[in-house]
Amino acid sequence: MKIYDTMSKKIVELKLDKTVRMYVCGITAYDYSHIGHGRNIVFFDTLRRFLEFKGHKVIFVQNFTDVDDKIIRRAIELGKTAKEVAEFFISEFWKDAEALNYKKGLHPKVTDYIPKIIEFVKALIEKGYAYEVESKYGKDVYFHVPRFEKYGELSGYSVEELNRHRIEPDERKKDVKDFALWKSAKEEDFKAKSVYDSPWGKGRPGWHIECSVMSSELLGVPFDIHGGGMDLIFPHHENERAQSYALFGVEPVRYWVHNNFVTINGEKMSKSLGNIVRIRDAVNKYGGEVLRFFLLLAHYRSPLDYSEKALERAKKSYEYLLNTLRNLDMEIAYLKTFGERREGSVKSYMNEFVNALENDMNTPKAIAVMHNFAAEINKNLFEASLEALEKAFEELKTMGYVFGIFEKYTRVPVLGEEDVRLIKERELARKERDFDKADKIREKFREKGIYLVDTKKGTRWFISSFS
Ligand SMILES: Nc1ncnc2c1ncn2[C@@H]1O[C@H](COP(=O)(O)OP(=O)(O)OP(=O)(O)O)[C@@H](O)[C@H]1O
Ligand SMILES: [Zn+2]
Repeated sequence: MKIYDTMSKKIVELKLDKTVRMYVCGITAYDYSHIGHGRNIVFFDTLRRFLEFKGHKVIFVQNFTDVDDKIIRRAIELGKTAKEVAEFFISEFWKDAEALNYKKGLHPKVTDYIPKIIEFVKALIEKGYAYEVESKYGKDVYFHVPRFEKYGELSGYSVEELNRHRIEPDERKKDVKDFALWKSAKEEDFKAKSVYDSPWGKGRPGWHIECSVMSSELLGVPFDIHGGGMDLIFPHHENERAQSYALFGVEPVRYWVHNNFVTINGEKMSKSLGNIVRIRDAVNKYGGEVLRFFLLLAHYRSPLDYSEKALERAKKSYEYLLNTLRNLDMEIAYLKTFGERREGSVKSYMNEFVNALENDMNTPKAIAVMHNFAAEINKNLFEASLEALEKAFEELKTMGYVFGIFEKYTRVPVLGEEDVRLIKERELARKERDFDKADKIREKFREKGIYLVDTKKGTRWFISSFS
């Protein structure tokens, strides 16, 4: 399988063992998640599902950042502690993630890793990669960027460009590029109870160090895939790589994978721009699976523009596939119930589907393949053999599994003798234009949650819990 690796800046062949170790940067828990976050979790969840489909065992880690300036600010606004704010938004995150059929993995929080973070920072000081500076309530610790020669390789920035990115201007730093590993406590941190004891006095970890610590603790170094939104390439991932490389002396990540943004009228959807649509609002309006399907309609490295129109289109496309799955299932149940034999076949599209995803996770192409497959199924529905239909059902369901859709689908039941008798009786009644009787029989089925459908090839049925 091939994927675009941000470090080598080209599409590369993924070389993976049976077990794949994967880390994706998660949300900072200070607000409800928006559709941009949704794209991030849906894309990496789909990559994980595809690897599992290919037979890998995936150890999937996505963290929660629960120590951060933005959380502290929010906590003070609300008169709460940072922990209370983070816990609230993490539990809200799970509601959204579940609606999007996001598979759980390991989900560490920074606050559970403070002692490990302290150890990591101490080791970087001992190795000469980091230094302490005095501050009001203790000491700050900075990573000294010029000490790490490979800095800039991930983002591809030159030293001049890096020097222009003065992310944390501070005259106590030895170099403008140096970034904080440990921040001594400030008034607000005390207020929000976001302070921890350390060899440098009371303080809290910087943002980048947390991911180096949680990924190496849970996956070891090096691990296979590191994901995140493309806004994280610099400085977050550049710094994370520097920290881990400095400590472990090896390239810590084999493949760096970054998703592009959800945009709205061409602009990044983000809280700071005030143009967000919350996941739950779109879920309430269109359903979780439709939103998930929409998020996979564009290639992950291209922007995806959100609009109501685009969501409506996604809904139609999704429903066509779902209806096809149901048509297949109804026909299978019919053939099994009535024992009818046929010889026809249905062409397989599985190889084309897999090829599309093996080629840098080309989800729009894979969706086009699913549509061609659906057309083939619908064309052959009344001629294909039971075996052919069952195989097609399995294939379409498997494609759905990789995309994280059709998860709540319930199979159409095979009916017993008494039901068969009633269906035949109703067909006869219809022929004799005794619609009253036909309707009564239909009603009997409906009471059991079975909905009869009259097709040109006779009666079929589905169940009410169909979704
Ligand atoms: N509009 C977007 N489209 C795609 N991915 C996004 C978008 N916004 C954020 N992400 C990704 O979601 C993940 C979690 O982001 P994080 O919680 O840091 O967001 P944030 O920076 O607080 O959000 P915002 O940009 O709205 O302020 C990151 O990997 C980030 O790159
Ligand atoms: Zn991270």
